Amino acid sequence: MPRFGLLPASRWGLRSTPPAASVLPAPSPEQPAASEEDASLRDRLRRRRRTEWKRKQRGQTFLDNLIVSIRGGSGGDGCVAFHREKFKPFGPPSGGNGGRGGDVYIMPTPHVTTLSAIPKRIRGEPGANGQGTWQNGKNGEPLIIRVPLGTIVREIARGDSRRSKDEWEAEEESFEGLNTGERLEKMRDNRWVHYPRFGETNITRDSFKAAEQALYAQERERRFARRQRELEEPINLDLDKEMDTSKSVDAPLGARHREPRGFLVASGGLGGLGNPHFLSQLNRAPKFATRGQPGERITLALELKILSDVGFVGMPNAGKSTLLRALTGGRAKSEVASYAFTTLNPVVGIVRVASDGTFEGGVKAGQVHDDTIVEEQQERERMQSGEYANALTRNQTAERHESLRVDTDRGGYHFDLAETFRFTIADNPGLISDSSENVGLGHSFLRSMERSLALAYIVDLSAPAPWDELLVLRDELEKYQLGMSRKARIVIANKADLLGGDGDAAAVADAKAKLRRLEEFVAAQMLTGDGLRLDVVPVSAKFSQNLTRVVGLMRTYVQDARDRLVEQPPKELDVVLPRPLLPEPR
Ligand SMILES: Nc1nc2c(ncn2[C@@H]2O[C@H](COP(=O)(O)OP(=O)(O)OP(=O)(O)O)[C@@H](O)[C@H]2O)c(=O)[nH]1
Ligand SMILES: [Mg+2]
Repeated sequence: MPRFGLLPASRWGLRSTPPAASVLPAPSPEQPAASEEDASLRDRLRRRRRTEWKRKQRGQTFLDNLIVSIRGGSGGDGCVAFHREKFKPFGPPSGGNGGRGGDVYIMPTPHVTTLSAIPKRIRGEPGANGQGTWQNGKNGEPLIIRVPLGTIVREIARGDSRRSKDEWEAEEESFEGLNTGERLEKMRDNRWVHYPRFGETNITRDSFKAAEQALYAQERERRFARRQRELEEPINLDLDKEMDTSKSVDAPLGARHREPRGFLVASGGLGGLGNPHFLSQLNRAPKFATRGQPGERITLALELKILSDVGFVGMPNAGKSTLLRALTGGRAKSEVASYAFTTLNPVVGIVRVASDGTFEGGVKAGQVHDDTIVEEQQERERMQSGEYANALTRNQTAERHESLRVDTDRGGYHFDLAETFRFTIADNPGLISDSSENVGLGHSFLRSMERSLALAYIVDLSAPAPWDELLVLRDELEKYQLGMSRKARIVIANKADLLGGDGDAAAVADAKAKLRRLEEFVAAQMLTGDGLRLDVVPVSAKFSQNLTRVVGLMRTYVQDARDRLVEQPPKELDVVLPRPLLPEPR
């Protein structure tokens, strides 16, 4: 009899009958289970579920925010030992000191682009314990947390529920429910190492009591200094620039070159002192040593401001992701599908421009950027039909066809030579009306656009009234941050290929009239920060039409903005200074 026989099967999550209306057709033994269509349907449903989940998070879980709790390494314990040697019956105390715990640093680097690889809890390496014959323990190695350029690091203040406990609070918590005597005993255990069987007698001796008093006094001082530092100069770093790794030109000849470690965020605990430290005229054989101190504990909020030059703003399904893929020659992998909220996180891509205005990927004739699911399907079919089996390698192609050796339609390698300018563009999730009230995916992702040099509106020209979209987008930008819409420089009217019907004169005239109406609307209602008109460019992202013009315009915006930045550098948000080490106990 099954163990759960007495309970209804549903109690155990089992169903005696299949659910009445299942979304997917149940595979029957006669039918082959996973046909191609089933697989694609399942794939589609999986994607949709993921979107729904993200939507329900109400914009709270973009991967540009992270809270990490960091501990410096704890110090190693001091050692209690006495020197032993033949014919020397009472050797001197010889316990080594413990090693210092490893410090934790934070360093901006261009080699990382997201915060996804950073663990939520970070521990510095502990120092090793001291040993007999005056052997000191090894110091813990420093730990460097590498974060992308454009990360803002803030210390979470006391009283915030997201902050984890500091070392003293954690100790206090472990004493819960103990009376005063037990507390004192536990505190001593955490701080002292005794020679075997001398624990009881040590604590009655005056020399130990004096040492204990001194230790607590040091600890109070350290704790005070730490709280003061938290109040007066909380960690607040704006890591925009890569760290300078070169040696100063003024460095004296032969000076050691130290690898930069970044900014100190949590220092490791000091190592414990060995018993020779407590040697005095009154106590010739100290039988105690101190344990290592715990490392500093700190909670940091990391926030990534993606530093893209141009940010896309548009309604869901306007074709932002398709445009990103088209402008980067398919290198930026942003998902494209025909339902709203396909893109859940901002995605950044690089546009590489040659001297003649062409851009990498744009010169590939006949390339279609379709829905990613369709492209995957086509790829799978090509693979299964064996089309790739006899494909020539790049070198073979170049050898056989002399003319292909300097081809311009192959991205990457050749563009390394041709490229004269590059800028980054960011694809964003869709904005809809009332995003500011957290409808849809909310608008919190716009934080990563705060610093972009220009914004581009993407609208769907095939929609009945694309001009209405523009007003909504502008309002949402303003609701996010007053004056943000002044950064917009261009209106990209996408999906122009859908207009014009079969090319008959009337349909083409209609399409032209619609475009003209959009242009008139933009001229009348939308101005840039400098009081200029926004450019309006009809394009087809899917078929890469008219994109060279878009790239040319974007290039001028970026260049203008960069020149302006050089003329008037922005005010530094925060003073970025490495934090000094905590004072050493005397
Ligand atoms: N005909 C045509 N279809 C396009 C064009 N650009 C995009 N599409 C289609 O429009 C649909 C939506 O495209 P996406 O790029 O996913 O749109 P999006 O703005 O990124 O949408 P979200 O990520 O949901 O905000 C897809 O089915 C695309 O194939 C275009 O220029 N012409
Ligand atoms: Mg998208």
